[in-house]
Formats: sequence, C-alpha cells, structure tokens
Amino acid sequence: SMAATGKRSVLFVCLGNICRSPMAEAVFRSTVKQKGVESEWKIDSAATSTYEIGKLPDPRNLACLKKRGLSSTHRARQITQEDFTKFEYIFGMDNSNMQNINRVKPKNSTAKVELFGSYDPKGQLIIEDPYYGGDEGFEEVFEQVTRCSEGFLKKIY
Ligand SMILES: N#Cc1ccccc1-c1cc(NCCCN2CCCCC2)c2ccccc2n1
Repeated sequence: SMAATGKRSVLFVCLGNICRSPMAEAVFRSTVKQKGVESEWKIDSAATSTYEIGKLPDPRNLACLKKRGLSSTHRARQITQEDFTKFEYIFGMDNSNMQNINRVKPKNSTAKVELFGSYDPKGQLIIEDPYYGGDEGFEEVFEQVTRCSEGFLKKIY
C-alpha cells in the first residue's frame, strides 16, 4: 500500500547496524537509482542492539562498497516501535534478528516483517553476520543483498 507520502519504504535491520543492514541499504539505494525510481523510496537501516549506536559502517563494509563505487554515511541507530508504522517493509537478515524485531513489534504495527533472504532467487535464506570473519564475509553479504534487492523489486513492480 502507498504511504501518505506516496513513497514506498523499507527498513533493513541487523544486530549492530554497521555491517549487513547498512550494506543492504546502500545496495538497495543504488539498485532503485539504476532503475530510475529512487525518488519513490524511503530507505533506512537500524540495529536490534545498542552495541554500535552512532557509529559509521564497519571499515570492511565501506571497503567492500567502495570497490563498487558505493558508500554510506549512515550512523547506527536502534529500531523503535515507531518504525513499525513508518516503514512498509522491515527486513531482518537472520532468524535472531527476526526474533528480536518481533520482540519490539507493537500491536499497531502495519509493517511487513520478513527475512530479506526470502527474496534471493538463489534461495539463500540467511544473510550471516560477518563481524568475526574477514573481507570474504562482507563480499558474500554484498552478493546476497544485491540478489535480494533485484528479487524484491521484481516481485513488487
Ligand atoms: N553478539 C554477538 C555476535 C554473535 C555471533 C556473531 C557475531 C556477533 C557480533 C558481535 C558484535 N560485537 C561484539 C560484542 C558486543 N558487545 C556484546 C555485549 C554488550 C556490549 C557489546 C557485533 C558488533 C557489531 C555488529 C555485529 C556484531 N556481531
């Protein structure tokens, strides 16, 4: 359904909001820009935790984005109950994110709360936390969120 602003809206969520969800936000923003529909979208990301509030994305994330000419100035923030009536879609990355998202979800939530990986044409449902790994983990997240962005837009347009 179209929100009052006429915009479609999506909030990407992960544990710390410095790795997976800001990468998904940056890649989705680039994808809608490529398709010429950027002005139709409100796009944001948030954390389920308080671990990194106020921090820029992880340097390994920024390096991965920079290789593709992308960047992010997002500062980590924690999800709020207002997000559930502000955003049409709220996408978690793994089942732990989904449990934590559903814990804060208010009774008047209107958001569709789903795993972003459910839109992956390759069927890789879970986007794992790359925090304790190396650059290859961020490359894998990049590939997954790119496929999911395409799959999601194909489904709703
Ligand atoms: N927790 C977990 C966990 C479990 C499995 C895999 C990754 C992680 C993991 C751990 C992190 N920070 C270390 C612990 C933080 N401190 C925990 C105790 C309270 C004070 C904060 C992350 C930080 C940013 C983004 C993703 C992160 N992911």
